[in-house]
Amino acid sequence: MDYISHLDALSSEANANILATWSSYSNTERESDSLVEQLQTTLDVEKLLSIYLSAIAAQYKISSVELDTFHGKFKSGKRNKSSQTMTLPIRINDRLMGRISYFSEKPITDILMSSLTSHQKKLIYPLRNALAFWQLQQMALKDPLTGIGNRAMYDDAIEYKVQHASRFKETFVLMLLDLDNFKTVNDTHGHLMGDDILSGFVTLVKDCLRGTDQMFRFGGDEFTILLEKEGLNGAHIVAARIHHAISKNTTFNKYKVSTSIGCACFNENDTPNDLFARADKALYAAKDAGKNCMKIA
Ligand SMILES: Nc1nc2c(ncn2[C@@H]2O[C@H](COP(=O)(O)OP(=O)(O)OP(=O)(O)O)[C@@H](O)[C@H]2O)c(=O)[nH]1
Repeated sequence: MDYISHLDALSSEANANILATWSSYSNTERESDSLVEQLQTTLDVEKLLSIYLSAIAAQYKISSVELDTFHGKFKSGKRNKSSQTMTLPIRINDRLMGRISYFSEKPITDILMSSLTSHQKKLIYPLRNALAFWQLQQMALKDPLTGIGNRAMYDDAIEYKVQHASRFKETFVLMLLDLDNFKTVNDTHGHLMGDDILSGFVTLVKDCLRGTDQMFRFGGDEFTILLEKEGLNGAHIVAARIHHAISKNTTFNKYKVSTSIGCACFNENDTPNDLFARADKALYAAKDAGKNCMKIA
Protein backbone atom coordinates (compact mmCIF):
# COMPACT_ATOMS: atom_id res chain seq x y z
CA MET A 1 0.00 0.00 0.00
CA ASP A 2 1.42 3.44 -0.94
CA TYR A 3 1.49 6.30 1.52
CA ILE A 4 -1.64 8.08 0.10
CA SER A 5 -3.75 4.88 0.13
CA HIS A 6 -2.61 4.28 3.72
CA LEU A 7 -3.82 7.77 4.73
CA ASP A 8 -7.18 7.17 2.94
CA ALA A 9 -7.67 3.93 4.84
CA LEU A 10 -6.89 5.61 8.16
CA SER A 11 -9.31 8.43 7.37
CA SER A 12 -12.23 6.11 6.49
CA GLU A 13 -11.56 4.12 9.67
CA ALA A 14 -11.70 7.39 11.67
CA ASN A 15 -14.94 8.41 9.94
CA ALA A 16 -16.49 5.04 10.69
CA ASN A 17 -15.52 5.46 14.38
CA ILE A 18 -17.07 8.94 14.50
CA LEU A 19 -20.30 7.62 12.91
CA ALA A 20 -20.45 4.75 15.37
CA THR A 21 -19.98 7.10 18.32
CA TRP A 22 -22.58 9.51 16.93
CA SER A 23 -25.23 6.84 16.47
CA SER A 24 -24.64 5.53 19.99
CA TYR A 25 -25.25 9.08 21.17
CA SER A 26 -28.96 8.60 21.70
CA ASN A 27 -31.79 11.03 21.13
CA THR A 28 -32.34 11.28 24.88
CA GLU A 29 -28.75 12.37 25.45
CA ARG A 30 -28.98 14.91 22.64
CA GLU A 31 -32.18 16.34 24.14
CA SER A 32 -30.59 16.40 27.56
CA ASP A 33 -27.54 18.34 26.28
CA SER A 34 -29.79 20.73 24.41
CA LEU A 35 -31.80 21.39 27.60
CA VAL A 36 -28.59 22.15 29.52
CA GLU A 37 -27.53 24.56 26.74
CA GLN A 38 -30.91 26.30 26.72
CA LEU A 39 -30.94 26.64 30.50
CA GLN A 40 -27.63 28.46 30.25
CA THR A 41 -29.08 31.17 28.00
CA THR A 42 -30.95 33.18 30.66
CA LEU A 43 -30.69 34.58 34.17
CA ASP A 44 -34.43 35.22 34.34
CA VAL A 45 -35.97 32.76 36.83
CA GLU A 46 -39.36 32.66 35.10
CA LYS A 47 -37.80 32.13 31.66
CA LEU A 48 -35.71 29.30 33.10
CA LEU A 49 -38.82 27.63 34.46
CA SER A 50 -40.55 28.08 31.12
CA ILE A 51 -37.62 26.44 29.23
CA TYR A 52 -37.58 23.63 31.76
CA LEU A 53 -41.35 23.13 31.52
CA SER A 54 -41.21 23.01 27.68
CA ALA A 55 -38.62 20.24 27.92
CA ILE A 56 -40.66 18.04 30.26
CA ALA A 57 -44.26 19.00 29.44
CA ALA A 58 -45.05 16.63 26.59
CA GLN A 59 -43.13 13.61 27.83
CA TYR A 60 -44.49 13.66 31.39
CA LYS A 61 -47.79 15.51 30.79
CA ILE A 62 -46.72 18.31 33.14
CA SER A 63 -48.91 21.40 32.73
CA SER A 64 -47.25 23.67 35.27
CA VAL A 65 -44.24 23.99 37.58
CA GLU A 66 -44.10 26.19 40.67
CA LEU A 67 -40.89 27.10 42.42
CA ASP A 68 -41.00 28.07 46.08
CA THR A 69 -37.76 29.55 47.45
CA PHE A 70 -36.85 31.48 50.58
CA HIS A 71 -36.71 34.62 48.42
CA GLY A 72 -39.96 34.29 46.52
CA LYS A 73 -42.32 32.19 44.45
CA PHE A 74 -42.17 31.75 40.68
CA LYS A 75 -44.19 29.70 38.26
CA SER A 76 -44.61 28.68 34.66
CA GLY A 77 -47.63 27.15 32.91
CA LYS A 78 -51.19 26.74 34.09
CA ARG A 79 -52.28 23.97 36.34
CA ASN A 80 -55.52 22.13 35.53
CA LYS A 81 -58.09 21.33 38.17
CA SER A 82 -57.53 17.62 37.65
CA SER A 83 -53.72 17.90 37.98
CA GLN A 84 -51.88 15.69 40.43
CA THR A 85 -49.13 17.39 42.41
CA MET A 86 -45.68 16.22 43.25
CA THR A 87 -43.13 18.33 45.13
CA LEU A 88 -39.38 17.76 44.97
CA PRO A 89 -36.74 19.57 47.03
CA ILE A 90 -33.89 21.43 45.29
CA ARG A 91 -30.58 21.03 47.10
CA ILE A 92 -27.04 22.19 46.44
CA ASN A 93 -24.42 20.45 48.57
CA ASP A 94 -27.16 19.38 50.98
CA ARG A 95 -28.32 22.98 51.35
CA LEU A 96 -32.03 23.36 50.63
CA MET A 97 -32.63 26.09 47.99
CA GLY A 98 -36.38 25.58 47.75
CA ARG A 99 -38.96 23.20 46.31
CA ILE A 100 -40.50 22.62 42.90
CA SER A 101 -44.08 21.46 42.59
CA TYR A 102 -45.01 19.63 39.39
CA PHE A 103 -48.63 19.53 38.23
CA SER A 104 -49.16 16.45 36.11
CA GLU A 105 -52.04 15.01 34.11
CA LYS A 106 -50.53 11.56 34.63
CA PRO A 107 -50.72 9.56 37.86
CA ILE A 108 -47.66 10.21 40.00
CA THR A 109 -45.59 7.04 40.04
CA ASP A 110 -42.13 6.18 41.38
CA ILE A 111 -40.85 6.07 37.79
CA LEU A 112 -42.17 9.56 37.06
CA MET A 113 -40.63 10.86 40.29
CA SER A 114 -37.23 9.41 39.53
CA SER A 115 -37.30 10.74 35.92
CA LEU A 116 -38.17 14.22 37.13
CA THR A 117 -35.56 14.05 39.90
CA SER A 118 -32.96 13.32 37.25
CA HIS A 119 -34.21 16.11 34.92
CA GLN A 120 -34.30 18.56 37.80
CA LYS A 121 -30.55 18.12 38.37
CA LYS A 122 -29.92 20.03 35.10
CA LEU A 123 -31.88 22.97 36.44
CA ILE A 124 -30.07 23.36 39.76
CA TYR A 125 -26.98 25.41 38.81
CA PRO A 126 -28.66 27.69 36.24
CA LEU A 127 -31.38 28.25 38.85
CA ARG A 128 -28.89 29.07 41.59
CA ASN A 129 -27.29 31.71 39.31
CA ALA A 130 -30.66 33.14 38.27
CA LEU A 131 -31.84 33.40 41.88
CA ALA A 132 -28.61 35.16 42.91
CA PHE A 133 -29.09 37.60 40.02
CA TRP A 134 -32.73 38.14 40.96
CA GLN A 135 -31.73 38.88 44.56
CA LEU A 136 -29.17 41.45 43.40
CA GLN A 137 -31.81 43.09 41.21
CA GLN A 138 -34.22 43.22 44.14
CA MET A 139 -31.54 44.82 46.32
CA ALA A 140 -30.82 47.43 43.66
CA LEU A 141 -34.48 48.31 43.15
CA LYS A 142 -36.03 48.00 46.61
CA ASP A 143 -35.91 50.30 49.58
CA PRO A 144 -34.54 48.12 52.41
CA LEU A 145 -36.40 49.98 55.19
CA THR A 146 -39.94 49.82 53.82
CA GLY A 147 -39.67 46.99 51.26
CA ILE A 148 -41.29 49.03 48.47
CA GLY A 149 -39.59 50.05 45.20
CA ASN A 150 -36.96 52.78 45.37
CA ARG A 151 -36.29 55.76 43.10
CA ALA A 152 -34.62 53.58 40.44
CA MET A 153 -37.66 51.32 40.30
CA TYR A 154 -39.96 54.34 40.12
CA ASP A 155 -37.94 55.70 37.16
CA ASP A 156 -38.40 52.40 35.29
CA ALA A 157 -42.08 52.15 36.22
CA ILE A 158 -43.02 55.71 35.16
CA GLU A 159 -41.18 55.34 31.85
CA TYR A 160 -43.13 52.17 31.09
CA LYS A 161 -46.42 53.64 32.33
CA VAL A 162 -46.12 56.77 30.15
CA GLN A 163 -45.37 54.67 27.05
CA HIS A 164 -48.18 52.23 27.81
CA ALA A 165 -50.74 54.98 28.53
CA SER A 166 -49.79 56.89 25.35
CA ARG A 167 -50.09 53.79 23.19
CA PHE A 168 -53.38 52.50 24.63
CA LYS A 169 -54.90 55.95 25.26
CA GLU A 170 -55.22 55.21 28.97
CA THR A 171 -55.08 57.53 31.91
CA PHE A 172 -53.35 57.28 35.26
CA VAL A 173 -52.48 59.53 38.18
CA LEU A 174 -49.13 60.32 39.76
CA MET A 175 -49.35 61.20 43.47
CA LEU A 176 -46.43 62.65 45.44
CA LEU A 177 -46.66 62.33 49.20
CA ASP A 178 -44.39 64.06 51.68
CA LEU A 179 -44.69 63.55 55.44
CA ASP A 180 -45.49 66.67 57.46
CA ASN A 181 -43.44 67.51 60.57
CA PHE A 182 -41.40 64.34 60.28
CA LYS A 183 -38.09 66.02 61.15
CA THR A 184 -39.41 66.69 64.67
CA VAL A 185 -39.86 62.93 65.24
CA ASN A 186 -36.21 62.29 64.34
CA ASP A 187 -34.97 65.28 66.32
CA THR A 188 -37.04 64.56 69.43
CA HIS A 189 -37.43 60.77 69.51
CA GLY A 190 -34.47 59.57 67.45
CA HIS A 191 -33.98 58.01 64.01
CA LEU A 192 -35.25 54.56 65.02
CA MET A 193 -38.63 56.03 65.90
CA GLY A 194 -38.44 57.95 62.60
CA ASP A 195 -37.79 54.67 60.76
CA ASP A 196 -40.82 53.08 62.44
CA ILE A 197 -42.98 55.99 61.30
CA LEU A 198 -41.75 55.61 57.71
CA SER A 199 -42.48 51.85 57.68
CA GLY A 200 -45.84 52.37 59.36
CA PHE A 201 -46.73 55.02 56.80
CA VAL A 202 -46.08 52.62 53.91
CA THR A 203 -48.22 49.89 55.51
CA LEU A 204 -51.03 52.35 56.15
CA VAL A 205 -50.97 53.84 52.64
CA LYS A 206 -50.75 50.45 50.90
CA ASP A 207 -53.94 49.45 52.72
CA CYS A 208 -55.63 52.42 51.01
CA LEU A 209 -54.58 51.33 47.49
CA ARG A 210 -55.66 48.69 45.02
CA GLY A 211 -53.33 45.77 44.35
CA THR A 212 -52.74 47.17 40.84
CA ASP A 213 -51.49 50.57 42.13
CA GLN A 214 -47.79 50.98 42.84
CA MET A 215 -46.03 52.82 45.65
CA PHE A 216 -42.34 53.82 45.73
CA ARG A 217 -40.06 55.57 48.21
CA PHE A 218 -38.70 58.46 46.20
CA GLY A 219 -36.23 59.46 48.91
CA GLY A 220 -36.23 60.58 52.60
CA ASP A 221 -39.85 61.13 53.65
CA GLU A 222 -41.14 61.51 50.08
CA PHE A 223 -43.16 58.83 48.28
CA THR A 224 -44.75 58.38 44.85
CA ILE A 225 -47.86 56.43 43.89
CA LEU A 226 -49.05 55.44 40.43
CA LEU A 227 -52.81 55.03 40.40
CA GLU A 228 -53.65 52.56 37.65
CA LYS A 229 -56.27 53.64 35.07
CA GLU A 230 -57.54 56.46 37.27
CA GLY A 231 -58.49 60.08 36.74
CA LEU A 232 -58.60 62.90 39.28
CA ASN A 233 -61.84 61.61 40.84
CA GLY A 234 -60.02 58.46 41.84
CA ALA A 235 -57.13 60.55 43.20
CA HIS A 236 -59.56 62.50 45.43
CA ILE A 237 -61.00 59.27 46.82
CA VAL A 238 -57.58 57.72 47.51
CA ALA A 239 -56.19 60.91 49.10
CA ALA A 240 -59.26 61.20 51.35
CA ARG A 241 -58.83 57.54 52.36
CA ILE A 242 -55.16 58.11 53.26
CA HIS A 243 -55.89 61.27 55.26
CA HIS A 244 -58.72 59.49 57.07
CA ALA A 245 -56.50 56.48 57.92
CA ILE A 246 -53.76 58.79 59.28
CA SER A 247 -56.25 60.76 61.37
CA LYS A 248 -57.40 57.51 63.02
CA ASN A 249 -53.91 56.19 63.66
CA THR A 250 -52.73 56.58 67.25
CA THR A 251 -48.99 56.73 66.42
CA PHE A 252 -49.40 59.40 63.75
CA ASN A 253 -51.66 61.36 66.10
CA LYS A 254 -49.20 61.03 68.98
CA TYR A 255 -46.26 62.34 66.93
CA LYS A 256 -48.40 64.86 65.03
CA VAL A 257 -47.26 63.52 61.67
CA SER A 258 -49.54 63.85 58.64
CA THR A 259 -48.98 63.90 54.87
CA SER A 260 -49.27 66.48 52.11
CA ILE A 261 -50.19 65.16 48.67
CA GLY A 262 -49.67 66.58 45.17
CA CYS A 263 -51.46 64.95 42.22
CA ALA A 264 -51.23 65.16 38.44
CA CYS A 265 -53.21 63.22 35.87
CA PHE A 266 -51.38 61.94 32.78
CA ASN A 267 -52.07 64.01 29.66
CA GLU A 268 -51.30 62.79 26.15
CA ASN A 269 -47.73 63.80 25.15
CA ASP A 270 -46.60 64.19 28.79
CA THR A 271 -43.06 62.99 29.46
CA PRO A 272 -42.31 61.47 32.90
CA ASN A 273 -40.66 64.77 33.84
CA ASP A 274 -43.66 66.88 32.74
CA LEU A 275 -45.96 64.79 34.90
CA PHE A 276 -43.59 64.84 37.88
CA ALA A 277 -43.13 68.62 37.64
CA ARG A 278 -46.94 69.15 37.83
CA ALA A 279 -47.35 66.78 40.79
CA ASP A 280 -44.39 68.46 42.55
CA LYS A 281 -45.95 71.88 42.03
CA ALA A 282 -49.20 70.56 43.53
CA LEU A 283 -47.27 69.15 46.50
CA TYR A 284 -45.70 72.57 47.16
CA ALA A 285 -49.20 74.10 46.97
CA ALA A 286 -50.43 71.56 49.56
CA LYS A 287 -47.55 72.47 51.91
CA ASP A 288 -48.25 76.19 51.36
CA ALA A 289 -51.92 75.64 52.12
CA GLY A 290 -51.02 74.48 55.64
CA LYS A 291 -50.05 70.77 55.02
CA ASN A 292 -52.19 67.64 55.61
CA CYS A 293 -54.18 68.19 52.41
CA MET A 294 -54.18 67.26 48.70
CA LYS A 295 -53.74 69.60 45.74
CA ILE A 296 -53.92 68.96 42.01
CA ALA A 297 -51.96 70.57 39.18
N1 LIG B 1 -35.54 58.15 60.45
C1 LIG B 1 -35.28 58.46 59.19
N2 LIG B 1 -35.29 59.75 58.81
C2 LIG B 1 -35.04 60.05 57.53
C3 LIG B 1 -34.76 59.07 56.58
N3 LIG B 1 -34.55 59.68 55.38
C4 LIG B 1 -34.71 61.00 55.58
N4 LIG B 1 -35.01 61.25 56.89
C5 LIG B 1 -35.27 62.54 57.54
O1 LIG B 1 -36.49 63.06 57.03
C6 LIG B 1 -36.51 64.48 57.30
C7 LIG B 1 -37.06 65.14 56.08
O2 LIG B 1 -37.01 66.52 56.23
P1 LIG B 1 -38.25 67.47 56.00
O3 LIG B 1 -39.13 66.93 54.91
O4 LIG B 1 -37.74 68.83 55.86
O5 LIG B 1 -39.01 67.31 57.38
P2 LIG B 1 -40.49 67.68 57.75
O6 LIG B 1 -40.47 67.99 59.21
O7 LIG B 1 -41.39 66.56 57.35
O8 LIG B 1 -40.81 68.98 56.91
P3 LIG B 1 -42.19 69.38 56.21
O9 LIG B 1 -42.30 68.52 55.02
O10 LIG B 1 -42.05 70.82 55.87
O11 LIG B 1 -43.29 69.14 57.20
C8 LIG B 1 -35.06 64.85 57.64
O12 LIG B 1 -34.99 65.08 59.02
C9 LIG B 1 -34.25 63.59 57.28
O13 LIG B 1 -33.13 63.43 58.12
C10 LIG B 1 -34.73 57.69 57.02
O14 LIG B 1 -34.50 56.75 56.25
N5 LIG B 1 -35.00 57.45 58.32
